[in-house]
Order: sequence, then C-alpha cells, then structure tokens
Amino acid sequence: MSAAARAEATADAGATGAGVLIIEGVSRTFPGVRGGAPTLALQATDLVVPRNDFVSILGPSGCGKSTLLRIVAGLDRPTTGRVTLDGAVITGPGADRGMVFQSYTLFPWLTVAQNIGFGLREKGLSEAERRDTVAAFIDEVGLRGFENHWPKQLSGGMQQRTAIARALANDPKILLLDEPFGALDNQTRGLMQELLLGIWEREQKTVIFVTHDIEEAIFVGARVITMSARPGRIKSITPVPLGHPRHYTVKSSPEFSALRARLTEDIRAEAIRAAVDH
Ligand SMILES: Nc1ncnc2c1ncn2[C@@H]1O[C@H](COP(=O)(O)OP(=O)(O)OP(=O)(O)O)[C@@H](O)[C@H]1O
Repeated sequence: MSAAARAEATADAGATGAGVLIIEGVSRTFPGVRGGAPTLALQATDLVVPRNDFVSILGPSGCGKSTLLRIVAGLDRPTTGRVTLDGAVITGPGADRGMVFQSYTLFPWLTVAQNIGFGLREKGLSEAERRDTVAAFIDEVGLRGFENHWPKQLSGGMQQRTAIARALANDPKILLLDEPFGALDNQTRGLMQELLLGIWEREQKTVIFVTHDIEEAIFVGARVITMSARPGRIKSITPVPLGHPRHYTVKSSPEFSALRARLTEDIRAEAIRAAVDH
C-alpha cells in the first residue's frame, strides 16, 4: 500500500477514533519441517478495518484465516508487511485487542467472575471498580447467577459467553474472534450470534470474526471478506446491506438468500481448489 493510499484509507476510516486497524502487505511463510519446503500460508494482504466495523472472514480450511488473525493479535509475526492499530505497529499481544478462540480457553482454576476480571487487576482498577465492571459484563452476556461457577460446570455456550465477557471487560479497541461458536450446537450457536450482534450494536466495537459458516458470516457482519484457497489472499469484500437491530428472522429474507447464494458460489469454488491441491 502506498503512503498516499494509506493516508486516504486512514482518513476514510476515521483516523481520530480508536480501533482503526490497517493491514499492509502482510504475508506469512512458515519454515519447512525437517528440510521440507516452506509453506506460504498467506499472500501479501492489504485491508483497512475502520473503527466500529464488523468484518467476517470466510474461507476454506487452511487458507490462512487464523494466521491473519493471530498476526493481528500479536501472537505471530508477519514475514512481510505490518499491522497498525490507531497508528501503532503491532509487535506482540496487548490489552487493546481482545481474543476469543473456538476451544474454551478459560482458566479452569478461576470462577466465572474471576475469569472475567482477570485482566482488570493489571489495569490498576480498585477492587470495587473491578467488581462493578465484572458485574456489568456478567449482565451483558446473561450469566447472572453463575458468577461463582467453575468453567467445568458450564455448558459450551456459557463458557463462550464468559470468554466474550472476559475479552470485553478489558475494553479493547478491537475484538478478534476465531471460530468462537464452531463447537456449539446449532441452536446455541444462533443464540450466541444474536448475543454478539446485540453487544456490537450497543458497544460499537471494531470486530474481526473468522468463521467457516456463510450464514453466520452474513448475519453478524457489516462486511464479509472471502479468502482464496492456500496460499490465502483476499478474494472478495462484500458489504452486508441488512439494517440494525438485526433480528434472526432476517435469515429468511430475499436479500439474505441472495447474499448467501453469491458467497456460497465463491466459497465453493475455493473449497474445490483447496481439495484438488491437497
Ligand atoms: N505454525 C505453523 N507451522 C507450519 N505451518 C503452519 C503453521 N500454522 C499454520 N500453518 C499452515 O498455514 C496454512 C494456513 O493455516 P491457518 O490455520 O491460518 O488456516 P485457516 O484458514 O485458519 O484454517 P482452518 O479454517 O482449518 O482453521 C495451513 O496450511 C497450515 O497448515
């Protein structure tokens, strides 16, 4: 991305606000194992995510979705390029980014409330402030009454509610979700999508949401990005012209069906390519 293009993109994205993410020329090559060939997991990728955007990333297995998200999270380093959040280059994990993964990553030795409040101690909040913040997020994700439960006493959906509350409690500029509902049954998954969407509508966070599920990507997203088969690159960016508040019944609307049909075609072509290449 040229300096002029970056300046324009940043201005469009509202550079004065918090939560503007700019991905510039980011690629990732993993070294070969035991003398094998290196793996180009992600081709040079440019993307501007304005503040309050909700970007869903869809793509066939192995196309580099998690790699891109991990680089944004600071859990992995790009081979080329850089990522900036509000102008600061990302070089490692930080409290300005909240992560939620598919597999439950709660601390099993801490209660729901302690898990949610985990990052707050480091922020220097008093005990009373921590208690109030935790209580507010317990309410936000509908876990009142479960504050003192241990993670193993919770259903999968409740564990993910706790993980989302923990990520939000730190007031991150951006929320990064990697297949957060992938292990849940369909009914719970639908409810969790509504929960997340409701939180976004109220809190107006910048969100990047990785999923395999086309319907989920459309329902929660303001834009859906599709990625090509490995080595991954952005193939298309589709705005989702569905209003807010977005009710689950929108999934049976003609606009939704048309988007689903278009994205299904896109992803199918890539899934076939991925299958042929392996
Ligand atoms: N640490 C690593 N070392 C070597 N190769 C890796 C590493 N991490 C990922 N890869 C490879 O990079 C490619 C992209 O992986 P990545 O996990 O980003 O894909 P993905 O799109 O998230 O896949 P999925 O949808 O299956 O989770 C894959 O071919 C994977 O095998």
